[in-house]
Order: sequence, then structure tokens, then C-alpha cells
Amino acid sequence: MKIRSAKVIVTCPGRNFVTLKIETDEGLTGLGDATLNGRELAVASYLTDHVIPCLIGRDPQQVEDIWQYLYRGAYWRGGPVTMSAIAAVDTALWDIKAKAAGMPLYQLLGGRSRNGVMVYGHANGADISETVDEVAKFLDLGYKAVRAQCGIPGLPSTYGVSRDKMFYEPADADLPTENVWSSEKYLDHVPQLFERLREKFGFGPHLLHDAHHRLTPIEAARLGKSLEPYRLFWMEDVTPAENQAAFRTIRQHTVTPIAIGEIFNTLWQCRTLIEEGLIDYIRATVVHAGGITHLRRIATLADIHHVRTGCHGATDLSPVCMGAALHFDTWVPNFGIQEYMTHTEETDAVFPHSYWFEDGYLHPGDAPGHGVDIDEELAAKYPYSRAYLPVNRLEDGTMYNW
Ligand SMILES: O=C(O)C(=O)C[C@H](O)[C@H](O)CO
Ligand SMILES: [Mg+2]
Repeated sequence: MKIRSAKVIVTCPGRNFVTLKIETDEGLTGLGDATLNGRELAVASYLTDHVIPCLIGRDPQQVEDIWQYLYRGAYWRGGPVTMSAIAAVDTALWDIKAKAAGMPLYQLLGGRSRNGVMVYGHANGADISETVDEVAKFLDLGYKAVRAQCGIPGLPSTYGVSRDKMFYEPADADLPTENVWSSEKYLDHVPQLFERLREKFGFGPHLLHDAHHRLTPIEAARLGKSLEPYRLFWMEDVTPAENQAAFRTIRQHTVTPIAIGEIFNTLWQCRTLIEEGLIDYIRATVVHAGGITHLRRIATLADIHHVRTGCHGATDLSPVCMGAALHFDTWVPNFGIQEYMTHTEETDAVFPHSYWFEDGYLHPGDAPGHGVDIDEELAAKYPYSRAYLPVNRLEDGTMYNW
């Protein structure tokens, strides 16, 4: 079997998605997600200008060899652009391999380890009361786990809070929106939210929270301590992770479980965190961490150290990534949870898929491959539209982490 052609499809059915489509000389096709929110065209160019010419004529069955060829062969290793491009190729090749075998991808990975993939949805509100109402809606839909974010008094906008309720789309303008942040105001308010949620819903549902890289290690430790009575499933991205050693401080102070990794691209960014037992959940996912081939290695290292998976699954990860992630989640032994924000109807129409939600769980379906396709004619009706993630400043104007 040989790769006959490959192309990049950029489409914007409500938000931008970059998809790689690979075709073989035997008529099989595979799809991979290459979407990098706010930097989409950099990955599209990396694929079109630098990767696709090297793929033509190769045997698509050599998934591992092609991964190594693209990773080692570039000389410049790692980084979100490179690793999203490699992920797209890798996902498309696993799709082709599973289709050639006539199997759903999870069978090829090692088979089913669970009956369904537990997911968490995103509830958000302008204030605590509205967030409580939104959590109730998710529980009514059958969700077993809900992430809760709410507005902070004194801050005009807060990460994770939007007018849209079933999904959150932060890439909201053709130049970055400027937000204002105060860790002091945030740290005082968040425990009150979780106190109310536990009063209202008890300890049955899993509750999660994302601090989105905004705290210092000692502030993160304080957050973890203050949330202990409410027994969160996890607190996420409490501090930026360039300095992995900083997590030792957090760990010494709190037993609130820690999740991190949605912006990680390689095993090397997770290594200290996993090997030293500084985290509980690793959030790396298919599209930003080098595809199934590399994510599998991260998960295997994590398993040895009692760290479970919790793949990123925001709306900027396309249905192609979600489909692939669900096969991975169905197989991976040390599965924890999968993030799930529903896509818009327009997006679902562009990417017909075999996965479905029922009673708090997603199911990948049994179609051969990863089960996600693209309607190219429909995709062409939604041209690329530049959109950036916001930036953040402290109240005195200092540039900060968004
Ligand atoms: O879903 C999450 O946990 C996020 O933090 C979402 C990110 O802000 C989003 O994917 C950025 O593109
Ligand atoms: Mg997050």
C-alpha cells in the first residue's frame, strides 16, 4: 500500500478547524485533526509545505516509522505546530490501518477496557446561583461529572464564563480581546462556589475546576487546600508548567487532585510531573501531543506512576480528534475521564461521526477506523476566519497568563 495523495482542509463552521486527509493507492482514506487554536494556518502550512511532500509514496502501514521520520527527521523537535502536524499524520494513518483491518480503532489498540467513556461537561454562569443552575442542567442530562466555572465579583470577565452554555468558545475576535485578572479576587470566591454546589448536589457528582494557568505555586496550594472539603475530582492547570519542579510546592500542601497537560506536546513536558508523582491526571490529547502513537507512550509512563488520563476535549479540538480520543479512551488501561464540550450543529454536519453520548458516557461506535468523516463540499462553504484567544492583564496593566 502507498500514500497517493494528502491535502489539508481548512474550514470554519462556527470556528476554525484544520484537517489532514490522506489517500492511499488502494482507495482508503484517513483523517487527522491539526487544529491549533489561534495559530491554525501555521500548522496548515507546516503540513502542506513541509510534511506532505515527504509522505507521497510511503507505506501508510508503517505508522511508527513515519512518526519517527517526521519527529527525528525534522531536526527541530517538539513544539505545538510540529507536534500538531505530526499528530494529524499519525491519526490519519491509524484511521487507514483500522479501516484496512475492518476494525474500529480501539480494537487495533488492544481492545475494549470499559463499556463507555465517562465525560465531563462545562457548566458556567455569571455568578454562583447561575452556575448552580447550569450544573443542575448537566446533571439532568445524565452527566456524572461537571466542570464548574463562575464570574468573579469585581472582574468584568472570567475564563470559562460565556453566554453560550453547552460550549465555551474563547477565540472570540479577529484580534486578541484583552481581559483583566486578579488572583486575590478569584481565590476568595471559588471556594464559595464549591460550597454551594456540594450543599445543593451532595457528593455524588464529580466536580472539576480549571484555574487556566493563573496562579503561583503557593496560591495554587492555597486553592487546593481551600477546596479540600468539597472533594473535587481535580483542579486543573493551577500554575503554568514550564517549571515542573514548582508542582512540588503544591503537592506538599494539598490533597486536592491535580490535572495538567492540555498544552503539552511531548512526553518530556510531563516526565518530571509523572515520575515524581506530582500530578494525578495527564490532560495531553491526540491532536496536540503527537497523535495516538505518542499519547500512548505518555499514558504508559503515567500508568506506572498511578497517573490517569483526562484528555483535553474543548470545542477547538475537532470531531476528528474527539473520535480518535474516544477510541484511545476506550482502550487505555489507566483512563480517568474525557473532557467533552458539544460542537455546534454546523460543525457536526461538516464532520459526520459515529460517536454518541448517553447517560454521562461517550461511545466511539464500531465503524472501521476512528469513525469520523468530513463533508468536503460543506466544509468549503465555511472559509477560514481569523480568530484569536484572548490575552490577560493584571488590574495594574501588567501582561499576565490567559
Ligand atoms: O477545556 C479546557 O480545559 C480549556 O482550558 C480550554 C482552552 O482554553 C482552549 O482549548 C484553548 O484553545
Ligand atoms: Mg483547561
